Amino acid sequence: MSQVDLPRIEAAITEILVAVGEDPGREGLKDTPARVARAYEEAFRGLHEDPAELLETTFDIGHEELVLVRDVPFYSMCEHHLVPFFGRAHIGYIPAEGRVTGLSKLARLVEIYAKRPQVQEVLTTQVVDALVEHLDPTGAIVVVEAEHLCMSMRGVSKPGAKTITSAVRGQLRDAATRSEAMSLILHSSQ
Ligand SMILES: Nc1nc2c(ncn2[C@@H]2O[C@H](COP(=O)(O)OP(=O)(O)OP(=O)(O)O)[C@@H](O)[C@H]2O)c(=O)[nH]1
Ligand SMILES: [Zn+2]
Repeated sequence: MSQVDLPRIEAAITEILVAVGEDPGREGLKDTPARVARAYEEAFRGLHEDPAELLETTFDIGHEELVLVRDVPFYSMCEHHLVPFFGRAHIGYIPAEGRVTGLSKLARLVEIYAKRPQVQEVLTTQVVDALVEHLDPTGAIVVVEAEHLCMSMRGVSKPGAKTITSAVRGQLRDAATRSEAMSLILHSSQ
C-alpha cells in the first residue's frame, strides 16, 4: 500500500483547478488530479526512505583515499513554491579504515533527500551528514549545483542562474584535501 494519501492529493488538485478558474470536469483535465497524485508520490518518495538502511552494507577494500562521484543528476522540489529545482550533485568521502560503500549508494543517497520538499542548502548538508553518520568517514564533501524554476519561470525570472552550495566535514576541511576534491569537481563543470 502507498504511504502517500493519493485520494487526498486528488481532492486538493481538483480544488486548485477550480480555484484558478478551470473546469476540472473537462476532457483534458479529468484524469489530471489522479496523475498529479501519482507524480507527487514519486516526487516525495524520499520521505519514506531510510538512509541508514541504504548505507548499511559496506565492504573493506583497504582504500583510504578520496572517493568522489561527480555529476549525479537530481530533481527536487523547492519547499517554498513546490516547483522543481534540479541540477547535479558531487559526493566525495575518504573511507575510514578502508571501508567503502557501493558507488550507486552515493547517488541513491542524493535521491532520498532530493525527493522531498526541500531547500538546496538543507539537501547539501543532509547528504554530507548522512555520510558522516552512517559511514563514519575520515572526511566528506558534497557540492550541489542547481537551477531553481521558482527563480526562472516566475518571480525574479532569471533563467540560467545557478546556485552552488557545498558542505565539508572532517579531513576534507583541510585546505589541501579540500582543494584536491574541489578541483576534481570543478573539472567536471567545464
Ligand atoms: N536559500 C534558499 N532560498 C530558496 C531556495 N529555493 C527557493 N528559495 C527562495 O525562497 C524565497 C522565498 O521568498 P518569499 O519572499 O517568501 O517568496 P516570494 O514572494 O515567492 O519570493 P520571490 O521568489 O522573490 O518572488 C525566494 O527568495 C526564493 O528564491 C533554496 O533552495 N534555498
Ligand atoms: Zn522556490
